[in-house]
Amino acid sequence: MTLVLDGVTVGYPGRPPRTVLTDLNLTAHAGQVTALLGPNGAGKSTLLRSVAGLQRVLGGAVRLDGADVTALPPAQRARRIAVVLTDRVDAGLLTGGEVAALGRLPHQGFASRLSAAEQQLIDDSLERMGAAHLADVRLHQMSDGQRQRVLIARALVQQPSLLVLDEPSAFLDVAARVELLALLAEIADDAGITVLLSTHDVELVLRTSQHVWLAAGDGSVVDGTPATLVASGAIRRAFDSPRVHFDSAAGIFRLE
Ligand SMILES: Nc1ncnc2c1ncn2[C@@H]1O[C@H](COP(=O)(O)OP(=O)(O)OP(=O)(O)O)[C@@H](O)[C@H]1O
Repeated sequence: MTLVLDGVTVGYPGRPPRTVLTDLNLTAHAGQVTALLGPNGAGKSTLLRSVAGLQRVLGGAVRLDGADVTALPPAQRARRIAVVLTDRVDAGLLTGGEVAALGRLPHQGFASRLSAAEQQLIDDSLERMGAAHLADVRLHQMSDGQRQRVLIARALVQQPSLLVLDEPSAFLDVAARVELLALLAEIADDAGITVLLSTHDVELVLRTSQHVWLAAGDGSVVDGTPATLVASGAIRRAFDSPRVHFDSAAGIFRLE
């Protein structure tokens, strides 16, 4: 399903409200990964939480195939949108398999038993995330990276139309980061879902992603392909610091 932001302003209510990103008009397409980049504090997490319906937008509308996400009843929203946040999860005593199974909850309610097809989906999702061996391991006994794989498996078990991930590669080693981006692109393509993720892996995204939203650090978000954002100087303007410069020709950051 296509995700459309129509004049969206995000931030925090209060007196006065704290506006973080203003009047965003953006699209993320089904079957693709859209990578949200931006420096620290640019508003990536705020935007992802708002898109997922976890916090109210201050203005405008977030639409998933035309339906206003913020107006969806929570149960319907949970069936359509899966969210993987970096926050610590309080599910320490559950095993990897049990956590992944939680992805079926929006579809069935607590009382139902898992069907054979659902159990297969859970096993397949853990396998796909390289976490099959964690099915019987309790969450609190896992490393951060292992826990992250299980949480993404849970999101896949949910079979969402929109998958939102806040820094999914934060705890992963370098090979696993590259693999994760490729895997998410494959999943988006296979299942026709819209994947929106934030990451600080700028160079990796610029080499591998099709579509980028760039939170520029000034309250705006520009979108485009890596090539257009590099050519326009938007990447350099967003990330350059007095000592670090983005080398557009090489596609890497250099320390001066
Ligand atoms: N609960 C809150 N109330 C008020 N302001 C907040 C709240 N949470 C975050 N902010 C502010 O919103 C702005 C954007 O924060 P956000 O966490 O969305 O940025 P980010 O791009 O995800 O940053 P990072 O890359 O460091 O994770 C920051 O100025 C932050 O201080």
